[in-house]
Amino acid sequence: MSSKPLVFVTGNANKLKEVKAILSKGHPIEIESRDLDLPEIQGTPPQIATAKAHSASTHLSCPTLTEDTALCFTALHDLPGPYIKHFLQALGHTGLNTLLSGFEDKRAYALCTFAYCPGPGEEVVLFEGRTEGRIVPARGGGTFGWDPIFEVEGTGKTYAEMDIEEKNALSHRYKALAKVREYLISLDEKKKAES
Ligand SMILES: O=P(O)(O)OP(=O)(O)OP(=O)(O)OC[C@H]1O[C@@H](n2cnc3c(O)ncnc32)[C@H](O)[C@@H]1O
Ligand SMILES: [Mg+2]
Repeated sequence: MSSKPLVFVTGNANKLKEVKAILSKGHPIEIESRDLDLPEIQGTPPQIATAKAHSASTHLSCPTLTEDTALCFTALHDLPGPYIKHFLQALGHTGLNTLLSGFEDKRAYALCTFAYCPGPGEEVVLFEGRTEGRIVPARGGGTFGWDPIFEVEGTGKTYAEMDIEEKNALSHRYKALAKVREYLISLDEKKKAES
């Protein structure tokens, strides 16, 4: 691992909780966290994630990990996508369902993009995880974002109806973090071999 600690930068406490829980299992990965409200550009999920990671590393002058989550509706050609936060704030769970009321196709997927930036101005590496599902009227008692309206394919349950272990074993975030973990382990091994 780099001599400077890796800092996960997010303003979202629920994301941080899930990331910590997922990384606590298996090969230990040490990260610190910082609650910073970073600017988010408009663009595709990879463009948004890359810009956010650069901004985080420039702010903190250290290796950073940032994460962007998109919720993509098939009938709407993947919108709201990376703008889901604003759609959720403006429309709520009911309004997000209403967006699809004119369509039979309720399919959606959750996309997580982690971005690793080794330091200010350095090249960013992206890791994606995707979980398929569909948009349903809210079910389950969760308090995290759109969890109650996203029913995961093949489970019959929304994220909000799952306990945290169950969500963290199949979520978009879990799948992306598995790739992050693999990358950080290989980086660590490379550094050890070089020293
Ligand atoms: O500081 P950052 O990490 O950007 O935190 P954020 O809350 O702004 O997060 P995003 O920009 O990635 O926006 C994603 C939106 O989707 C929500 N969200 C992210 N992951 C989720 C999950 O696993 N389940 C439900 N809602 C989620 C989150 O609360 C936001 O409203
Ligand atoms: Mg954000």
